[in-house]
Amino acid sequence: MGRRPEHGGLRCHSAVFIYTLCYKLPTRWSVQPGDRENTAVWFLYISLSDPFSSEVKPRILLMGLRRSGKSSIQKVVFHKMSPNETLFLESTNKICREDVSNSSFVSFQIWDFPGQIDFFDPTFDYEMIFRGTGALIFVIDSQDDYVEALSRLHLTVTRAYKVNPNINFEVFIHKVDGLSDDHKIEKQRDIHKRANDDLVDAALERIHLSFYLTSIYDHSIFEAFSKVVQKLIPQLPTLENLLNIFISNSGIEKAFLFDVVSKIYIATDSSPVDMQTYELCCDMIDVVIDISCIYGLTSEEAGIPYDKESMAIIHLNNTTVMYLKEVTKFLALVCFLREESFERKGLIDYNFHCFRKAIQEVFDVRLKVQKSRKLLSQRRWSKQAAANGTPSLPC
Ligand SMILES: Nc1nc2c(ncn2[C@@H]2O[C@H](COP(=O)(O)OP(=O)(O)OP(=O)(O)O)[C@@H](O)[C@H]2O)c(=O)[nH]1
Repeated sequence: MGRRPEHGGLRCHSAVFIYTLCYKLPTRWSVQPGDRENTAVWFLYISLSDPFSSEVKPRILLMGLRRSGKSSIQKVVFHKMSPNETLFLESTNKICREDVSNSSFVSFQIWDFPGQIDFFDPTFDYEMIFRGTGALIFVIDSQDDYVEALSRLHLTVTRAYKVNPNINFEVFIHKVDGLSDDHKIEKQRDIHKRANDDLVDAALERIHLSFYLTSIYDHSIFEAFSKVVQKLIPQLPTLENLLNIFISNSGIEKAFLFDVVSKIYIATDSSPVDMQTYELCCDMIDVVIDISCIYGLTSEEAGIPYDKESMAIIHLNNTTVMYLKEVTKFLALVCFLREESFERKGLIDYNFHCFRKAIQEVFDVRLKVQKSRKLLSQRRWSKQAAANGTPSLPC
């Protein structure tokens, strides 16, 4: 089994892989007339232009100056591109939209913007874009001079806030892999101060900016994205609560609920997250997915060798056990616990069973809400159609 030096000589002396997984990478789409021959794109186009579409997917915008690393972030997090391959990415020259719907909880659109957006260009309808936005990620290249980036950040944030004050503003101080730890902190402090000073000068101090130090060359980008996505999950407090109850009754030290495709953790218990623990979870998911892809699925049509008992166990050499269990098709629970606690595996499994059931109930409530919204919009549509004398759309 591969050993990563940064984990201090981690030794996995026993691993069980009965885990099988079927996962889909997000479908890239961009609503261009020429693209409609592409079935996947066409399908998404239809589903998003569906007037009865009950689900309003939160929109995450990736903005920033040219070459700041926006497309690389999207490719590494959602397309499993290796960081080195991003060196060959071409500059983005139109807005690229992508639908990420791995599970009922992780469901949003990512809009990757070309470097220089001209807010004064009449063809750029920024009001429409910001109105449906949940989070705006502004990427600043920390290895470059960031004076221009800061003024762009200010312009973008103030414009967006005027249109939609509910947007979460997230600033990624990116490419920090080239900086020493001291330098990173210094940069973050400086950028934080200047950005907030600009807002105070404009009497807009009520705008809250969150800052993250990120790099595609380590797990920091996944962690930052996890936090951005978590803010868009309305069920987050419920999920955290369920995790707290689960770990306190099972002798578990830490538990994460992961979206296995993107390695974004959508919830964790309320104890603090330590970066190394998070990295270990990501590595475990990678191993499980790799093994599953190679040995788990033979072909798409052959059905899914998918088992509710699917799981993975790794005993670390420091008397800690990592325990991964499938929660839903796209969600996995990864736990850390002491070997002594793992002796009560029966209890853990029973509690896990209750936890999974509770998660299912949260899903079901969400589905019910979506259904009733859909019904409501269907009725409204029919009423409008009747008033206009146009035939109503089929259900
Ligand atoms: N060192 C380092 N380089 C990075 C990182 N992220 C991206 N890059 C590099 O930055 C360069 C520009 O990346 P892109 O993703 O194309 O930047 P962009 O913001 O999408 O650029 P435009 O499409 O022109 O707006 C590439 O050569 C990437 O390899 C990072 O975390 N660290």
